[in-house]
Amino acid sequence: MKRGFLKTAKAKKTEGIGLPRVPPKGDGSLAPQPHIKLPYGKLAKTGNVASVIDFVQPNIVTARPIEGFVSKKVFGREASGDTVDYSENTIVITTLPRVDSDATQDDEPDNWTECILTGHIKLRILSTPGFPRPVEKPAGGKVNHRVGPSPFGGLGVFATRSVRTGDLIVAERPLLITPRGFQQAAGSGSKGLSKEEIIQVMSRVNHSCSPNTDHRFNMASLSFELRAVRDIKKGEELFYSYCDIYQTKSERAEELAPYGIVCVCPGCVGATKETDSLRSELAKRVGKIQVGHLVWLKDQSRPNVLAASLKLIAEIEKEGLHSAPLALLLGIVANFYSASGNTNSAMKYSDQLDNLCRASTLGRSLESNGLTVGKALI
Ligand SMILES: C[S@@+](CC[C@H](N)C(=O)[O-])C[C@H]1O[C@@H](n2cnc3c(N)ncnc32)[C@H](O)[C@@H]1O
Repeated sequence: MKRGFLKTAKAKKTEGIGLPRVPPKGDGSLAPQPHIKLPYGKLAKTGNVASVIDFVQPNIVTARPIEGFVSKKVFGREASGDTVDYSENTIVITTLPRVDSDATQDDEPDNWTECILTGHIKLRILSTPGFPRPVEKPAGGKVNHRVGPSPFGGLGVFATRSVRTGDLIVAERPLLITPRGFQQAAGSGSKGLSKEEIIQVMSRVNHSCSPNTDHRFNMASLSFELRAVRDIKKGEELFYSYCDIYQTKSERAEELAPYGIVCVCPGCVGATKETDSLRSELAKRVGKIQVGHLVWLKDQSRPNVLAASLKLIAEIEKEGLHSAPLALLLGIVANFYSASGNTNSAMKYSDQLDNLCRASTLGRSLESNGLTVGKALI
């Protein structure tokens, strides 16, 4: 893995920050990259350009003017010891988690991230409970993914084993992340990674409007985690969505145009008036079912919403929309069966809900507190 590219002549020449190109091998997979340590710089105050040194770690590089990333209005200042109380605008360039200055990837298999961040984000990271937690590994220490040529063009990421809903496929620390990258990562929904982070495997995941994975940023381990949102077979290409999938085909096309994507995923190729309305009207339909369910819970002589929920679940699964609306419906069905005394069916749907939630922020934050969504409902 290349390190120190910020200071290479090549990086200087590129617009913004980019990884040096490593040509793919004949089969399209990534060639092994030599390890280069990030050089350590001394504070250099260059005119009105941010230049900050961070003595929390000895191996902090100096901030240098980086076109497009560092505001020329920002002034850096020296900090010492465990300082984290930088002013809001101070840009710090640092390596997280702390690693020895001569560490190699053999010493630190979880790797580390060169961070360009503001003082308050650094404080937030350092005070995240458990930081720096080890990067989570897929079950059994197995490798669940490979990078290779994709029928969608360029490279893509593929499952090397069958994985179940909620399973971790890969987790990795970005090589580099910027302040905007941190902001996006912290609030990460289902949108794609941006140019604000450089990440080896996950930036090879192609887009689909019916994605089979989702990714989240785990601040405690400073890593992106890619999880299955449905069962995935060995050999299937992995996709997440770069756009809001609850829109019509033409609305999605508009959102994808800046990525240069004319989407040919099954959800776009097979789009009809019905699938367009399923996606764009889904929130309304689920909301109506939720209200009906609450009414039934209060007065069970009223019509129940089981049939409508199961029908909508089938439509959603057929269209490949494995996300929040599906989770809500699974919860409603589990809750209905539980209130009706049908424990087996309640357990079946609450298990499905828990697995889906393992791939989502809500589920994972509950999980870290020893809770699961589905079981809480029944
Ligand atoms: C994050 S990269 C994904 C990996 C990329 N295929 C590669 O070879 O590095 C995003 C780029 O991949 C291509 N891409 C991703 N999903 C696509 C899709 N569904 N259809 C066509 N091109 C796609 C687009 O060129 C897009 O800008």
